Amino acid sequence: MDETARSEKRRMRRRLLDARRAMDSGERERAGSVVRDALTDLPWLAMSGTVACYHSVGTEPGTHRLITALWKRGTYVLLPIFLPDGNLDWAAYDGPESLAPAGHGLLEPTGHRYGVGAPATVDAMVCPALAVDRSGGRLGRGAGCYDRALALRGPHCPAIAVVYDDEFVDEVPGEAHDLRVDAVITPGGGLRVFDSGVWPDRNRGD
Ligand SMILES: Nc1nc2c(c(=O)[nH]1)N(C=O)[C@@H](CNc1ccc(C(=O)N[C@@H](CCC(=O)O)C(=O)O)cc1)CN2
Ligand SMILES: Nc1ncnc2c1ncn2[C@@H]1O[C@H](COP(=O)(O)OP(=O)(O)OP(=O)(O)O)[C@@H](O)[C@H]1O
Repeated sequence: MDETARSEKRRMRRRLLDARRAMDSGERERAGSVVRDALTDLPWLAMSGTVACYHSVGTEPGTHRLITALWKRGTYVLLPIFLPDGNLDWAAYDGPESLAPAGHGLLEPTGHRYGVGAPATVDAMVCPALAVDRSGGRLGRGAGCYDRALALRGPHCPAIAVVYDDEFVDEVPGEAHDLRVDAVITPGGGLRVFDSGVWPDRNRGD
C-alpha cells in the first residue's frame, strides 16, 4: 500500500513543482505578505518566545517578511540547517548577515546550533509543503526531514504549513510516518485551523 502512496507522491510533487515554476513572482510576494499578516495578527503567537520557520527559497511561498517581522519584535526565530543524514539542525536568525548560502539554493543560519532536538523547545513551527489536504495531511519534498522535525516538537506546539491556493487539496497520499499539520495558510484563504486539538486559542483563526 505504501508503495502506491510513494509513487503517487512522486507524481504529485513533479506536477506541483512544475506549476510553481510557471508562477510569477507577484504570486510569491503576495503569499509572503499573507503569511506575515496571518501569523503576526495572532495574539498567542505575539506571546511566543520561539518560532521555528523555513527560510523560503526559489518558488516557495515567501517567509522572509514573516521572519523579519518576528525578529524585529523580539521573537526568537529558529531556521533549519539541512544535515547530510537528512535531519535538520537549528540556529537563530539574527538579521540578514546571520545567513550564508548552502546547498539547493538555500540560505542557512550560521550562528550557534541548538541540535536536532530543538523543535522540542519551540512554540510554533512554520513548515514548507508542496500540498496540504483538508485533514492536515502534508506533502513535502520527499527527504522526510520535516516529518522527523515534526515528530520532535512538543505536544502543544502547532505546525503551520504554507501553500498556494491550488495546493490546498482534498487528499494527499499518506504513509504511516506522515505527520499532519495543525493549520494551513494560503494566499487566498488566509489561515485555516484543523481540528487536531493543537491550537493555542480555539476562538481565533478558525
Ligand atoms: N526553504 C526551505 N528550507 C528547507 C527545506 C525546504 O523545503 N524549504 N527543507 C525541507 O525538506 C530542507 C532542505 N531541503 C531542500 C530540498 C530540495 C530543495 C530544492 O529542490 N530546491 C530547488 C530550488 C527551490 C525551488 O525553486 O523550489 C533546487 O535545488 O533547484 C530545497 C530544499 C531544509 N530546509
Ligand atoms: N520520523 C522519521 N524517521 C526516520 N525517517 C523518516 C521519518 N519520517 C519519514 N522518514 C523517511 O523519509 C522519507 C521521505 O518521506 P516522505 O515522502 O513522507 O517525505 P515528505 O514528508 O514529503 O518530505 P519532508 O518531510 O522532507 O518535507 C521516507 O522514506 C521515510 O521513510
